[in-house]
Amino acid sequence: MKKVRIYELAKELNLKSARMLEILAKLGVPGKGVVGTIEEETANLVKEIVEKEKASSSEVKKETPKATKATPKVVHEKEKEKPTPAPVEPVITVEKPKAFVESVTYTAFAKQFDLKQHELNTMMLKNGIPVRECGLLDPGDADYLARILGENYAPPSDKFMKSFETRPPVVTVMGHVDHGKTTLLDFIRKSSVASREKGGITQKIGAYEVQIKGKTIIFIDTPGHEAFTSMRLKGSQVTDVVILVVAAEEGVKEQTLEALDHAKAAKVPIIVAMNKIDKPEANPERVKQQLADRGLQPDDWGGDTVFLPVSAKTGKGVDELLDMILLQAEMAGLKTRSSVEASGSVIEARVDKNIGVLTRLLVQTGTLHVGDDIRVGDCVGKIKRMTNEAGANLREAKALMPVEVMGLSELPEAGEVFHTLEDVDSCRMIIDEKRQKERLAFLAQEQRKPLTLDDLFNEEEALEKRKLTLILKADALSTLDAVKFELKKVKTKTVPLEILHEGTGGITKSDVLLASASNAVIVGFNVVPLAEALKVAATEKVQIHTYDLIFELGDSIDKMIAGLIKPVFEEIVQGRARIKDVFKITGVGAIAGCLVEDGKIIRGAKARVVRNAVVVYANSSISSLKRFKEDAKEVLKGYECGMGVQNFNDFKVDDIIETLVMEEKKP
Ligand SMILES: Nc1nc2c(ncn2[C@@H]2O[C@H](COP(=O)(O)OP(=O)(O)OP(=O)(O)O)[C@@H](O)[C@H]2O)c(=O)[nH]1
Repeated sequence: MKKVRIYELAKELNLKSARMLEILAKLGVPGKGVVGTIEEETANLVKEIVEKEKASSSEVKKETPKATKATPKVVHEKEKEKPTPAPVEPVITVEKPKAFVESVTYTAFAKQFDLKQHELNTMMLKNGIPVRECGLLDPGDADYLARILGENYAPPSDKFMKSFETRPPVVTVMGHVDHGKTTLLDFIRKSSVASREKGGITQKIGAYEVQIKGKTIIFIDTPGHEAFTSMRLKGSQVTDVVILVVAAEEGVKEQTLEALDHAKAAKVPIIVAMNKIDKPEANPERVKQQLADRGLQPDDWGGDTVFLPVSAKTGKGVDELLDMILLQAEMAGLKTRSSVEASGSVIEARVDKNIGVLTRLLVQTGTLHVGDDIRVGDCVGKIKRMTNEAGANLREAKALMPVEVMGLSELPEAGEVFHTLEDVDSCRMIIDEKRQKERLAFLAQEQRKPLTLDDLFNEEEALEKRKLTLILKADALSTLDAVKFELKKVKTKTVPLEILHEGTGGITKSDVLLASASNAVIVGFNVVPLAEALKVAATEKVQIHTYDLIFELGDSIDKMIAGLIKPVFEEIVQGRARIKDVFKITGVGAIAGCLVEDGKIIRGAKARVVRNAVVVYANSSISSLKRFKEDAKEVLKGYECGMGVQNFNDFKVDDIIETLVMEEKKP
């Protein structure tokens, strides 16, 4: 059946995107973005509804007061019980909207609507609601946010709505290495009227404005999905649209899929730019197929995602790409307010030897002035100087301007939220108190506990509300398939399983960041975490479970979900040694000359061999251990040793030998 693009239909019917989506939701087609398509039949239904609405509104205007009889009768909840005669006129049941009667704290609001703090920050800042010093939402702002969440709360007044203005979209470009992100950003920047007028960009400030056909787009110049998710994790995610660049001649690669999963996890709409279309071997249809296989359906195939062929080199298709970004922004009805308190997000920060800390901010609500006191995380400062992307001094910056400010004494992190301060002294006191509390909490070992497998299986409430979100990593695609097959067999009536991301290779920092931002558990199969990933996992308290045997994985998740067993023991890496040299000894086999990089190696310990974060030999043990020529019982970090691994001779320089112990888990 013929498909109709939603935005084209909205344009044809002169409908606002929100209204269009409302009608679709009522027709039982919820969750569609405006760039998606619908069946022709549904489109005809929408047309009928809109025509009827138009007709009835013009009739109402014409009608005399007597004629109001024909207006649908509104029955409030309380009256519903009363027996009513058969209706002769349409009856609509309307539940009275709820309303906040007084201000509500961010924490209480987040709890009420089951949001995490970073989700609330993102939502507020993207919708023109300032993050404020007092940590309170005005009743009107709270009603407004609740309505955005789809709840039946009081509609905003005309006066409230008049304080909003249209804001530009914020775009992040992501994709596999060398697929053309930088070239695309450079092309767009060069073709921008704003840049030409300013005589070129003199500095990169992490985000920049581009003027296209009299409209503005903000591009975030810190591509990379790690940076993207890290922002989200720290406090707020500013991106409205992700451009996923895929080189059309090479097709989808590992980092394309990573970027895709990071964007999906953040629930940010994606436009696919199929780049390098000027190359004769470019095959855009294959890109569509590859991404469709991962759940990103092209709109011309009936899906929700726009795929555009472009060449960042020749500029072909770039105009269409920019048009599509603007169209999406228009349909999403992006808004902010410059009349409220200034707040926004840190894009990045650096230290200049002579000037001190330079912080790149995106003002998302209100107007920021030189001289304003601001708080970013636990850092307070006065804005001494503010510049735009061309290095020009500014006195003030309205939402949504990217600026660089001078005046903070500590280096904030990307994604941290900033807001202006009325009372610097009491804010400093609050921060001191908070730090003191944190210190005490740390001493009492009562730090925030992340969601662990145990939490999931032990807490009844968690069982009811949560799903088990997994990131799967394996040594090969075939293993990954086997793991997924095993997981499918797991009956998950109480805790549904969701695979947020899957891939081959070792567990990386990017996997850990994604897991942390999405409360996911990482499951590695025949792979181990890279050292950097382990560090982040420790600070972010992300659970990583590695398995060697497929049945172990299925079995443990299965039983844990069923609540039959609780894991009592877990495998802990006790020592890690890097192979520096390999010696072949006749009659003995291969001996690995190693440096112990972490922990200690004990003779007889359970061991595995890891190459580029992939387990190449598992379930073995340390068969011999020597310091110089002497047998040793154990060798500590920083010392060299020679060792043998039971039934394994194929050592390579730079392999890692890990020894493992089973440790009892504390309840
Ligand atoms: N023929 C052709 N070459 C392109 C196109 N876009 C980028 N390239 C080339 O592809 C190579 C990689 O482009 P980059 O823009 O550096 O890719 P990137 O994705 O930013 O790479 P990283 O920053 O390393 O992740 C460069 O040699 C570009 O000149 C294109 O549309 N057509």
